[in-house]
Amino acid sequence: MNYRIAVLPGDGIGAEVVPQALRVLDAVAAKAGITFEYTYALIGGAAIDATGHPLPPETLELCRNSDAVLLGAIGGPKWDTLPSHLRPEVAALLPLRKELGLYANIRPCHLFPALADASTLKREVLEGVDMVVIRELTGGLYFGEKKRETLEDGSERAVDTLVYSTPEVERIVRLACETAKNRRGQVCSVDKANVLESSRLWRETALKVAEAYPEITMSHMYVDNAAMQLVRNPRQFDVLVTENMFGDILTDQASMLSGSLGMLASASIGGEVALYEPAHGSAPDIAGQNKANPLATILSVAMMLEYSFKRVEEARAIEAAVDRVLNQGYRTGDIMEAGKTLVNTVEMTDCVINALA
Ligand SMILES: NC(=O)c1ccc[n+]([C@@H]2O[C@H](COP(=O)([O-])OP(=O)(O)OC[C@H]3O[C@@H](n4cnc5c(N)ncnc54)[C@H](O)[C@@H]3O)[C@@H](O)[C@H]2O)c1
Ligand SMILES: CC(C)[C@H](C(=O)O)[C@@H](O)C(=O)O
Ligand SMILES: [Mg+2]
Repeated sequence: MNYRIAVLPGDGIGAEVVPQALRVLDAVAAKAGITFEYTYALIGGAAIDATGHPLPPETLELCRNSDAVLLGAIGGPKWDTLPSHLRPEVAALLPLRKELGLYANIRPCHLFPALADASTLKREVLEGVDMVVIRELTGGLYFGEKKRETLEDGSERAVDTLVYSTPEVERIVRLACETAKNRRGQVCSVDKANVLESSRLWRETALKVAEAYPEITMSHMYVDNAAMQLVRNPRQFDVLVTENMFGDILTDQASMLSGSLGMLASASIGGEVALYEPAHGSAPDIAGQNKANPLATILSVAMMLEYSFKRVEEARAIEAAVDRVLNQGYRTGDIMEAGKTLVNTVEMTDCVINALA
């Protein structure tokens, strides 16, 4: 079997971690008798520099014609002052997700036991954390009408609009319920229904969707409380479903439950072709230094094997290899602790490939 993968390294550490994840895929392919065909394309700041556009039409076309897409990260200070319609985040990543119909972003937040002391949070709080955040990805504040205007007194006014429709909420909450069926059967829907009209619609819709899932226990939580509960008692969460921006913020926070943002993988699904990307960004503060943790991207290709190619055994093998390497004490800087062995991006990947063998 041959799978065609569109490879979009992007900017900063994106361009460092993506080639490492491909090395892991190649190691899996050799064992499983499958081949991967990689076609590289430009996106983000790298695409602006080369072509003047952050999402060149040929990149989108390639993604549409591939079996899966692997993205590193985009953006960085060099492109931050561009007008919105040219900025990598707004003009490349959001349209890519929208055009591919990727309405659901799945971010599994799992603590590898070896990392129970790697973050600033206490082991007693972290042990056993195993949740999935399902973030709505093509609606909400990111995609509502935006405007900027100058007022009579010369001051400026900016508007972002938070819009959700019933079908958009239904499909994401349904996905959360389906996901929970194969887990502990609990869905926590996070909103701000005490204030926002869009959240009232979200909650009403979630309640209706839940009626079709008698085996699922659905709870509802305000987002401010959820942010606190994630740190106070994260084990209470099984599947957490929420709107786009709440999900963006809560997943960076939740990543610390697994030790680091550099551990958080993701799959964006819903269309014909799915997109796999670490949850982190281009990390300009460590870019170009071979320091980035490649595990979020390596775990993202494991998700690709499972979701896009139904290669569950190979996906589990990558996760087991990561577990083994962490148990052996290898750490990139972001998860480093006293007494462990500090490795760089490439060395961490070498360790994973060795552990697969
Ligand atoms: N999906 C994406 O492409 C994506 C996601 C988030 C941010 N961004 C963009 O990335 C740029 C930088 O944003 P930011 O600094 O707010 O967020 P960031 O995620 O790039 O970095 C936040 C912090 O986490 C650290 N970090 C992130 N990934 C790491 C890894 N794999 N290993 C070790 N440490 C890691 C960074 O060094 C930094 O200190 C911005 O332009 C932002 O818009 C892109
Ligand atoms: C870069 C930005 C547009 C993006 C988002 O908010 O979706 C990022 O933070 C993420 O989490 O993938
Ligand atoms: Mg984010």
